[in-house]
Amino acid sequence: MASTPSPHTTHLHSLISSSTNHNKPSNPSSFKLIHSFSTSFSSTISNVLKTADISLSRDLNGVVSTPKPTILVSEKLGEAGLDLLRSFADVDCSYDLSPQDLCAKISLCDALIVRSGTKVTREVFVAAQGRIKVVGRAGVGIDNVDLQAATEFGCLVVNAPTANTIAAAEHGIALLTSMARNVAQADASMKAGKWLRSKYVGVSLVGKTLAVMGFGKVGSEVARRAKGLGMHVIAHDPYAPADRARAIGVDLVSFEQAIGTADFISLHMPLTPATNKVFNDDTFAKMKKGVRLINVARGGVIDEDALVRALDSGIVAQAALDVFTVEPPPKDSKLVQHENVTVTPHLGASTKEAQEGVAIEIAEAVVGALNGELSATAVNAPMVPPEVLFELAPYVVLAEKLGRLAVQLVTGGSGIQSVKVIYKSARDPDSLDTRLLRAMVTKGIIEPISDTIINLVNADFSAKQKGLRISEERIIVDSSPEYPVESIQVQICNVQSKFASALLENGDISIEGKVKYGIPHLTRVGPFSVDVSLEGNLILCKQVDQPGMIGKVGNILGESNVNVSFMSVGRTVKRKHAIMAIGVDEEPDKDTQKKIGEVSAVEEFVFLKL
Ligand SMILES: NC(=O)C1=CN([C@@H]2O[C@H](COP(=O)(O)OP(=O)(O)OC[C@H]3O[C@@H](n4cnc5c(N)ncnc54)[C@H](O)[C@@H]3O)[C@@H](O)[C@H]2O)C=CC1
Ligand SMILES: O=C(O)C(=O)COP(=O)(O)O
Repeated sequence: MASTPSPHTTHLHSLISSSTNHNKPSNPSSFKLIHSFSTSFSSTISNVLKTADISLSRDLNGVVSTPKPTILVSEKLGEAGLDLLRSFADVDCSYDLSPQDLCAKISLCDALIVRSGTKVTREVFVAAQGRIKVVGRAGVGIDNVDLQAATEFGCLVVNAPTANTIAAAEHGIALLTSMARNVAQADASMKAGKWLRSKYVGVSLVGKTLAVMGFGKVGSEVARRAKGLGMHVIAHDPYAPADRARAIGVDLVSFEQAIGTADFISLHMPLTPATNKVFNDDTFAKMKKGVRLINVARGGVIDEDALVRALDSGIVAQAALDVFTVEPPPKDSKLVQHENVTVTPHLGASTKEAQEGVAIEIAEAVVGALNGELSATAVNAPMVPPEVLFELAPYVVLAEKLGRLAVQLVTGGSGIQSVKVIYKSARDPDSLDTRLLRAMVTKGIIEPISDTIINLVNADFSAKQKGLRISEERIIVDSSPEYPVESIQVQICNVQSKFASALLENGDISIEGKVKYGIPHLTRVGPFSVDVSLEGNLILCKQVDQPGMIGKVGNILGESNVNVSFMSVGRTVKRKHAIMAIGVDEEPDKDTQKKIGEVSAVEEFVFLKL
């Protein structure tokens, strides 16, 4: 019999640093039902991805190698980022691709890096035929990426949210000050040979009220700088913490109050369905006459036709715009041509420093994601901070294996509709993040019965699509909270099992596992306690509890050269029935399986692939 197996090597394990964490036994009698909830979460950031499916190739000497992934960069990216990408992948810099050309190329790429100019539509994901694993947005706004489609296709989307904040804020201030003093118009007129001193009398900023709409990273930096210019700054942001505003000396106010009292309004919110054309005829009508507007956020938050009307009527005295609904805007755009409008071609993030910064930030995120690592900047996957992930790493493997095992116990043709995952833990429910574990149970259940690749990005979506309800329960146990999870139990409800001993009294298939010394173990099958390392393959065998059974089955396997790696026997009542869980390295052939079935005291058995 082989000794204790080596650390697990599933792709998931390679995604997350391995840990030597192990559980201590606990007192099951002190379990208390704490919390029950069903699948649905929306917060996004971190990710566990399936590693890119990069097939192996051989060189002329027959040495097997993994080909480099291919990364398509469809817009100009800083050299430092490109260097980083090139050290890891084949990098195809193809700028100004038409939508058709992008679709034609994408199925050859493992990752795509874009800025704001590339529309990553559903068609792109369809054309990728499952190859693309990551879309990296070298900047903040991800409104040019179809996140829903990315999620459905299990493609991670990451952005570079911090490196261009200062650049965007500085550009906002540049637009604010140059607009107030007509710098662009005066410059153009001088270059046209004029000297118009009285035409370009400006307005002062000191003492004026600036409303910052969207008090996030850029908005708060704009506010800080405007305070330095002596402006009175107010802000509107339904989600911003008041203490952050207070710390900068900014009052958070309602939308109406902000737009109704401001002399200058600077836009810094993302483009979402809720902010789309939020500045329109109605809202312009509520503004102070002669207000000045700055937009370095997204063109789509303004109804541009309404802005032209507001400029013509004098409600808006001036506007300074870096972003447009359609980029580039049509050459005859009334807005761009308006004499009271200052425009720049989406230059907010365009400083050398910001471009180098976002390039490095996105290159690191994309390379990390292709390596299967977590990304702190994922926008369509739940956030699991790296330290939590590190701690959960062995449980992630356990969760997937339990799912994979449980689904194989279901009789073919029984539709699985409801799965319950029960976590026993000494931790307070609020300090145990189970989203990753749930995703991995889902992966284990769905992947063997479908052609969908499941990862943290699409696990919930895929479960929903397949009509599978994954509910979770947490049970608090009286043991050390040092370890995040004591055990994970997977129950498949209302199905028939090909191994009746895995059924609980209520008819649900139930298996439970623990992590011991960093290795996932199966510890319970239906009502039977077992203890077998979840590696290789598994034979579950129910027999009459009598001497000699281990030897009989072991001999049959040995004769067929099937190596037993682990073995455990569990029973409910002495000398009645027992379950033998046998870990095997090889799959026993049909004849061997038949022989096991023919051992007189064996009542049922099943072979399971892990
Ligand atoms: N012009 C350019 O080159 C650049 C443009 N941007 C754009 O600037 C915007 C802000 O970027 P960051 O500050 O980095 O993002 P952020 O996420 O840090 O801040 C956005 C803020 O908007 C708030 N918000 C959301 N909905 C809102 C609503 N209905 N009303 C008011 N506030 C709302 C959020 O709570 C958040 O605090 C984004 O649209 C981004 O794409 C960012 C960098 C460069
Ligand atoms: O980061 C953002 O949201 C920006 O708008 C910057 O866009 P860009 O990368 O310069 O096309």
